[in-house]
Amino acid sequence: MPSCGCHSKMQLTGILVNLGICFRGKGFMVTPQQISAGADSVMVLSAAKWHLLRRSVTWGRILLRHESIYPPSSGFEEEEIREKLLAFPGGSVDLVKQDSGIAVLTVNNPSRMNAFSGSMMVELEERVGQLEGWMEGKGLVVQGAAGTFCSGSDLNAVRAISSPQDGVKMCMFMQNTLTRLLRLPLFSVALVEGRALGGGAELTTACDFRLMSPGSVIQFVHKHMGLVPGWGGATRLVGIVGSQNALRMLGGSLKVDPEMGLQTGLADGVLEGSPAEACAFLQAERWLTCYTQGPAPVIRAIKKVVMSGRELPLEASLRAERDVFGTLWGGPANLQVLASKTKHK
Ligand SMILES: CCCC(=O)SCCNC(=O)CCNC(=O)[C@H](O)C(C)(C)COP(=O)(O)OP(=O)(O)OC[C@H]1O[C@@H](n2cnc3c(N)ncnc32)[C@H](O)[C@@H]1OP(=O)(O)O
Repeated sequence: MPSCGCHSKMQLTGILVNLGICFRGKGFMVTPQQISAGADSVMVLSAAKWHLLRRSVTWGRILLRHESIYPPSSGFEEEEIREKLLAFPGGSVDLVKQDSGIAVLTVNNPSRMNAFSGSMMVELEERVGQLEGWMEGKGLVVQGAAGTFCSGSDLNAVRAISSPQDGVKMCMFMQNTLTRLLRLPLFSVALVEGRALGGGAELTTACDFRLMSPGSVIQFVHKHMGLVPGWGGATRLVGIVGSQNALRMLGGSLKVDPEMGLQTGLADGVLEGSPAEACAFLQAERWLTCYTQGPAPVIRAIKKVVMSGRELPLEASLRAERDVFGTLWGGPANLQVLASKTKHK
């Protein structure tokens, strides 16, 4: 999906498109490109759909408040930082959407151990936008190219963007992108082979799950760089492993191997033996399939209600859960099961 340069419009559109609704209204407009990105979900609104829309907008509004971490009114000029980042090219972030409903996002800059150049940060944001408009999606594997995950920011770009103001803008850009990545209505897993360092470690926390291959390491090296995480990684890490473990991992710049990953809850699984890349990927994909089997609307709804529970205050989360529930009750998947004699043995 091309960037329209206005975060809040695009994100609201993303939410509505995710919910299967496209419309024009005061204050926001769906562009033809965005409509074509979600073309299969464009529909003429019947009375029932308007009812659904009203409920969905309530849910969307709640999430929207959280989704745009730094709205334009906060002084964050996304276009300005995008321009600056594009001045540091190299590598790519590649996306393959598979028919299975599982997409693969590859951080691809092997000559620099998959470090994020400026243009890769911009590409990551664009890929997340494409995933937001993918209605068939159920799962996502995030991996690094050539057998290692990601060594964080490209140090050449870091040196060049050394003013605190520009550093903070880059950090806001990445926080927005990684928050949107984590909020995708897909079950996501970081496949960690080799090293996930600095911003690479932060990227792993923007997935729902982390799978580590034997010999791999997740390390928040920020302290050694005279930094703290800035891409939202500290905030998410506390949620994943708790503040005690986060203090240890950040304060000691611990090399978290698969064993420690499992002990602390940072890793959700360890892959078996063979270091062959294809094999690790297949293992991760198989692991994810346990959660992505079933109709896309149901899988996506599960992620949405968990996301609401994680991010919203109790009453708002309960309302969000009700709204998402309403999109499934009496729907095709529900009716199909009710028509058969179901036993959960
Ligand atoms: C808020 C975000 C904070 C951040 O992410 S700050 C960045 C944190 N990351 C780092 O400091 C990683 C620094 N790199 C390393 O420690 C090591 O290169 C690493 C990843 C352990 C790999 O070590 P080795 O296996 O010995 O390989 P190597 O050092 O020869 O690296 C191969 C080539 O990759 C390059 N590289 C690795 N990490 C990079 C980075 N982050 N930015 C730019 N270039 C990077 C490295 O310079 C080397 O290039 P060359 O072959 O010398 O041209």
